[in-house]
Amino acid sequence: MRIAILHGPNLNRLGKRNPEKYGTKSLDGIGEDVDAAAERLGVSAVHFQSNSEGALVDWVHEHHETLDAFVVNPAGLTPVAYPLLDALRDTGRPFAVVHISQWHALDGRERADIFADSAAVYLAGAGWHGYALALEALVFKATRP
Ligand SMILES: O=C1C[C@@](O)(C(=O)O)C[C@@H](O)[C@@H]1O
Repeated sequence: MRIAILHGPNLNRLGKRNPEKYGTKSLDGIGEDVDAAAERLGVSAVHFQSNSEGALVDWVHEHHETLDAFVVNPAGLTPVAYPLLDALRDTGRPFAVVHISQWHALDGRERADIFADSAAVYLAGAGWHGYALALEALVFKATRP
C-alpha cells in the first residue's frame, strides 16, 4: 500500500507553533515517525504540506492514481474546505482525518468538521503520533476486514 500524509495550513510550523497544544516535534520529525510506522507495516508513505487549499487539491489530482489511501489534517481548513473534501472523495480511496489536538473538545461552530462524515478513520487528541496511528488504522482496515 502507498499512503499519502497531507497537512494543511500552518502545520509547516509544527514544533514552534503553540507547543503546549501541538507538541515540540517538527513536521519533518513527524514524517520520520510516520515513515518508521510505515516500514514496520510494510507500506510506504508520501508526505505533502501546503498553506493553500488549491495546492492540496492539485496534489491530490496529480497523485491519487498512485495511492491507496490518505491521512489528512485539514487544520484551519477543516470547517470550510469543500473543494479539498470533493477531491478526496473523488479519488474513491479511503481517508483518515487527524487532529493533533483535542478537536472534539472545541466548542460549537469551532468544532465543525466537514470531513468527518466521509472519513474511514477519525483520530483527534493523540498528539503528533496520531498520524502514525491513523496510518496503522488504515492498513488494519485494508488488510484485516
Ligand atoms: O491548525 C490546526 C491544527 C489542528 O487541525 C490539529 O491538528 O489539532 C486543529 C485546528 O483547530 C487548527 O486550526
